This record gives sequence, structure tokens and C-alpha cells, in this order.
Amino acid sequence: MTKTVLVGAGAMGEAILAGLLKSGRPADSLVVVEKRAERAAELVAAHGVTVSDDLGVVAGAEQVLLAVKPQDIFAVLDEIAPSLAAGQTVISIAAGVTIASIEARVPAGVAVVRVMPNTPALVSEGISALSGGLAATGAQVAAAEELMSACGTVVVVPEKQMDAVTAVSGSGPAYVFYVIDAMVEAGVHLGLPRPTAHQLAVQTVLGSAVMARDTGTHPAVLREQVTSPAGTTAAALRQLDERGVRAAFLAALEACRDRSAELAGS
Ligand SMILES: NC(=O)C1=CN([C@@H]2O[C@H](COP(=O)(O)OP(=O)(O)OC[C@H]3O[C@@H](n4cnc5c(N)ncnc54)[C@H](O)[C@@H]3O)[C@@H](O)[C@H]2O)C=CC1
Ligand SMILES: O=C(O)[C@@H]1CCC=N1
Repeated sequence: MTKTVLVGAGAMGEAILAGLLKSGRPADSLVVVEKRAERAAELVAAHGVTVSDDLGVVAGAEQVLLAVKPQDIFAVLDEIAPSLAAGQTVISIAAGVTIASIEARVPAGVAVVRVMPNTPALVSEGISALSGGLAATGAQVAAAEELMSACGTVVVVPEKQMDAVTAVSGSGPAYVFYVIDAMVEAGVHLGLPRPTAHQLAVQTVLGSAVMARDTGTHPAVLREQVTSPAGTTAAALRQLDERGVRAAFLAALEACRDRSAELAGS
């Protein structure tokens, strides 16, 4: 029996698919619905899953995970609603789109769970924040948590925090890749061979993240440990402060949160 139908296998849908398969989820318990034929062929070749272009396959599935754009989700919901029945769970990862707006489009008794994942799901190092809707039972929320735990860590949050979550972790990988890219380019500017600069920057970010997670020490303290009096790090951090990098992060995350809230009405 098809346990889970994944609708929309773009960047995030494929990352979740890959995380599920890597965690040992059998390919025959999943069906992917992807409307672009070229993309569907890529997914079959890369993951050996069944890919359909028929949204009717959601009938009878335990969970229907919607990974289409916020601008497309209501059209998809209107199309699948006649095939849904009480007891099924619709899981949406669409940024900004509220549980209430999804509940209004599905039959009574269909559970809705809203999730904000991130792309490191692809390597099982993602983090997903999850909120259950009114019709979702504890068991259905737990099943959604279990599904997403194949992609990394899962935290349960009140839905009102979802736009802020999107600003920190949903879009967060993009800021980290931006920082890595900037460090590599700066390293090349300073004369390092590009592969060396790349390896140094990536491992530095990875090692720092693991250290922050595993020691539980406040990041400001970890930063102080790197900063010798009148040394090199102090000279670098002074430039970051003078150029307003901390303020830029605040403005960026505020803009992200606001855009997420705007997408509610898309
Ligand atoms: N990209 C990311 O890092 C994250 C994305 N999200 C959310 O995930 C969703 C997808 O985002 P992306 O993967 O970036 O977008 P995308 O545009 O790469 O993927 C969307 C996919 O849905 C397919 N699609 C559209 N309508 C369809 C239909 N009727 N039937 C079947 N397939 C259909 C498209 O062909 C495309 O492959 C969005 O709602 C976004 O807010 C959430 C967290 C992180
Ligand atoms: O950029 C976006 O809208 C999506 C949602 C979170 C990350 N990517």
C-alpha cells in the first residue's frame, strides 16, 4: 500500500525524498507526483521511485506531503480534495501558508500538519519545525514527526512561530552557503588555490557548527575563545562590525519573516 504521496519534487521535495530513502524507507511505500515530465524522468533515474502525473494517487494514502510552491498549493488542494477522506493526513511545507487555509479546502476529518523543513534534509542533517492542526490526532502528528525525522531533527512549535522559523532555519542554509561562498572568494583573493580555500571554508563552518551544537556553549563565548588580545581575529571582527554584518542579518531575517507572512495570501 502507498503510505506516503509526495506532491512536487523540486529542490525541497527531492531533498525530503532523498532523506526518506537514505533512512531506509522502502521506495515502494512512496509515490511521487511531479507534473514536469523531464523532472519526473530524472527522479526515476536517480531514486528508483514511482513517479506519476496523476494527483488521483493521493486516494487512500496515509500521508500526502505537499511540496509545491505556496502560489500553487491551493490549486493542488482543490484538485485533490475529492480524492481525500477522513483519517488521511495532509502535510504542507509551503512557506507562509496557514493550517486554517488548508483545513478550509479539505474534507472534514482530514488532518493537516504544517512543516518548515530545510534542504540539508538531502544529507539527513536537516531540521524541520512542525505544527499540527485542529483535526490532527496525537498519533497523526507523531507519524508526521517520524516521517520528517528521516531528514534530520524535528521540533514541534506553535504555528504562530512558523514565519520566524522560516527566517532562521527554512531559508537559513542559503545564508550559510552565502557565507561559505564569500569566505572562499576572499581566500582566493588572498592567494589561496580555489580547492584549498573551499576545503578550509567548508570544514571551518562544519567544525564550528558541530562545536556549537556539541558543547552547548554560547556562540559569543566560542567567538571569544578564537579572539586573542590584539590578534588577527579581533582585526577581522572589527571589520564585520564596522560594515554592519550583524545589522544586515537582523534586516535579512525580518525581510524573510515578512515575506513568509505575505505568502499566506498567495
Ligand atoms: N527550497 C527550500 O529550501 C524550501 C522550500 N520550502 C517550500 O517547499 C515548497 C517547494 O519549494 P521548492 O522545492 O523550492 O520549489 P520548486 O519550484 O523547486 O518545486 C516545486 C515542484 O512542484 C511541482 N509542481 C507544481 N505544481 C504541481 C502539480 N500540480 N502536481 C505535481 N507537481 C507540481 C513543480 O513542477 C516543481 O518541481 C514551497 O512551498 C516552499 O515554500 C520549504 C522549506 C525550504
Ligand atoms: O525561498 C523560499 O521561499 C523557500 C521557503 C524557505 C526556503 N525556501
